Amino acid sequence: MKTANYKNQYIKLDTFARQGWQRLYDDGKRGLLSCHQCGSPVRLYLGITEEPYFRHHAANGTNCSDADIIEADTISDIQEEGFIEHNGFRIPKSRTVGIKESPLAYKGAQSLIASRQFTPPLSVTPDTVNKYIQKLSNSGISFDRNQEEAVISDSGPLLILAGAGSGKTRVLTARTAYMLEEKQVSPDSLMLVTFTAKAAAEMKNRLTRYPEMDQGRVSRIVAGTFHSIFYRILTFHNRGMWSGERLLKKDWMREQILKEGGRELGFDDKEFAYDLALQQIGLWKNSMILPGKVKSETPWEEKAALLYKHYEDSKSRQSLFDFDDMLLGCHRLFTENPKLLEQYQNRFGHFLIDEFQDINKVQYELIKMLSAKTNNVCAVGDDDQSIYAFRGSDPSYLLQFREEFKGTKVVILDQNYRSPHEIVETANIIIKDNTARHKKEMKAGFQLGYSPVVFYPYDEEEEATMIVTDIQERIEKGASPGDFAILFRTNTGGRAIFERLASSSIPFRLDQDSESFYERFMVKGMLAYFRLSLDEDDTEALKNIMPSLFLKPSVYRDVQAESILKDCSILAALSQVKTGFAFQEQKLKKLAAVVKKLADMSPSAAIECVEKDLGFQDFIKKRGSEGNKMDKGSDDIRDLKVAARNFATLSDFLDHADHMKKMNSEIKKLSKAFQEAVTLSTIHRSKGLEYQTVYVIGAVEGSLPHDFALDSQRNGDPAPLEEERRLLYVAVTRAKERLFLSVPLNRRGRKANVSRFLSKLKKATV
Ligand SMILES: Nc1ncnc2c1ncn2[C@@H]1O[C@H](COP(=O)(O)OP(=O)(O)OP(=O)(O)O)[C@@H](O)[C@H]1O
Repeated sequence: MKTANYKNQYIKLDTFARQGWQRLYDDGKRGLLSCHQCGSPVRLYLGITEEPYFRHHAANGTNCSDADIIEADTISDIQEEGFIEHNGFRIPKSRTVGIKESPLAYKGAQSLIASRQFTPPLSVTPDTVNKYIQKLSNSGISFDRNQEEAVISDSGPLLILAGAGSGKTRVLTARTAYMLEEKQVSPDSLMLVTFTAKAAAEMKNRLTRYPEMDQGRVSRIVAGTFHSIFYRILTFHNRGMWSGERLLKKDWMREQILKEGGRELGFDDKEFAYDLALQQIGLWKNSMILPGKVKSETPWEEKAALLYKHYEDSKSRQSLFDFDDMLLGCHRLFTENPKLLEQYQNRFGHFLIDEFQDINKVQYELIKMLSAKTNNVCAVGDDDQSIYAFRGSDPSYLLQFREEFKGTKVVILDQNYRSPHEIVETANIIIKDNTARHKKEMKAGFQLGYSPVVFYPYDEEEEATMIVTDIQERIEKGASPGDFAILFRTNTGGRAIFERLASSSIPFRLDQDSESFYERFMVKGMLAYFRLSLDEDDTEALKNIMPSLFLKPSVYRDVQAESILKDCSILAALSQVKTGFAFQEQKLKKLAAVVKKLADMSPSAAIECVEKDLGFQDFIKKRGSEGNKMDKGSDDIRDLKVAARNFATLSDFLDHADHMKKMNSEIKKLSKAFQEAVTLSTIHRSKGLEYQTVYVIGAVEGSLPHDFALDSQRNGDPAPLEEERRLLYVAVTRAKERLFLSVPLNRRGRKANVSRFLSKLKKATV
């Protein structure tokens, strides 16, 4: 049905302005749409698999001849008895709630004593090898020819170039088992390095299920992340200096030191992107660029470099350390103590390293040092999945492995066991255009007949609605929430989808470090004007508008004092406060009247007004892109405008913003407990994981590839653009069955262009 009554008017969907569809959808949920035939309520369907149309709700029991019925609008409608309420959320009853957190591993320091001497592996006959492979096969662990070669290859440098879904984990685990079982390698001499602690635990767990493998032997393998392994070495040699109490565990602890430095150096607390400075410092440290050796390329980097120096000095004064220091500290320990290094070289005879494409300089140097005597390094990686350059990861270590480790044997795993042909082909086409890579083409082992779908929502809001509708439909047909992942380029890219999911009853989980969009600096600053217009005594709002008025922090106290002395509101006092600058005082005098006017405007009009009449545009121009190349403040205001369109009054919009802030922290708390939930994640965080159905949102220029990569390319550096392509490749290869790529026609209120990465895909669109 393509027609309906809307606010007492007859409307046709085909002629109704497209940008208003999301509004129709929301108003339908509020009961403002009705059937033009029978008068009962209808709603707008906005999904992926069918064209939009108006449909009746089953609860209305309509006999209307024009009826398309919504059988169940939410999963809770059909599975009511299967859920329990928890803090306002529905969690499926059968799921257990509980998490095991793995503490930083320094307990077992003794197990890393350097002095143990490793014994060379036994040589084995082809017959023994065949028997072993057969034994594994009998236990249900089978291999293709290349995988088998990777498992049984002799000692010496081995490079396993493994495509996505090609069974890296299976091969690494089996190779470890083979070395222990058949080659009689001592578990103490094996170092198995994984990207996450979870991956190491999973591999050890799988090992225990191998024939004749006992728990005791498996637990003696030195397995973990680079950080956990090298930290154990450090604590063994100097427990006092590296005691856990001295570790700056949390970002906020490190940021606090940076902010102290910032204050000493005269940076503004609110405006400098300390989180990014922290990231930048990490990159320098992982690349072994010490303070004083930084070559800054931008004024922002200059500031970050000053902070870096201050940060390092402050840490050593207080005898504190951070995670990056664990690796640098170990490197220093070995460099300064060649004898100790030699003991460790004698101790570790074999290195197995997963995700080698994301290794950074200090990690690489450590492995080179430790393996110098034997060269027994087995590196497993996929250069097409290297996505951590911003942290100092460098795929060239993988690409140059053969030159660095003489006599390297290379095995290529190109059979994808995870995804059907349709998805594997899509991934191949996408990644082919990268130039800095080992040429390889993945092959799929099966076909499902579902082509990846490219769909074209009007904007971010409609994109979110269509995806959530699609998930609801699939859950109604028997899928489980855990089957789905919605992936986006940067944290702010998930705003609309978060909001739509938060107002549905679908359980979903969120990255722990994703802050609420409404907590972002520029957004908070803009909303503070709205708050002040509704409550002229809102001191928190006063604090938050001060940066955009370029007022010094001390003015805050002056305004409060003025308000008490003159017995007037904070807003009135702000208008009269003396700042010592005639131009600024003039501006403030006009401010109160404009702020008062905002209260009667729609949120969209109010944003325009603050931008134009209160100088917020100047603020955005000056500070909107400061320091933050991924999520710019200026873009945040564009996103805010898109969100604002859904609300008629400031108070509704502010209520929504406050509600979303609460939901963000609530969902993060619950995320750990949910066993079965839709995953909402950045692409980075999805690495190594797999889902039945994957939605990649914002496949448009500026988002994926990100603007900063496009800028770099214009300035002659194509490397970031290649990393963006790898990001899409990682996202696409997470899908086990179905893949949806969303290309919104508009993004941030402007016309958007389809991502260049999709240009060679055959069109399968809706
Ligand atoms: N020889 C095989 N036969 C059948 N299934 C296999 C085989 N090898 C691997 N698999 C299965 O393929 C899937 C992908 O394997 P795995 O997760 O180890 O891939 P990966 O290379 O680590 O992927 P990615 O790098 O994309 O995260 C798993 O479900 C695994 O059990």
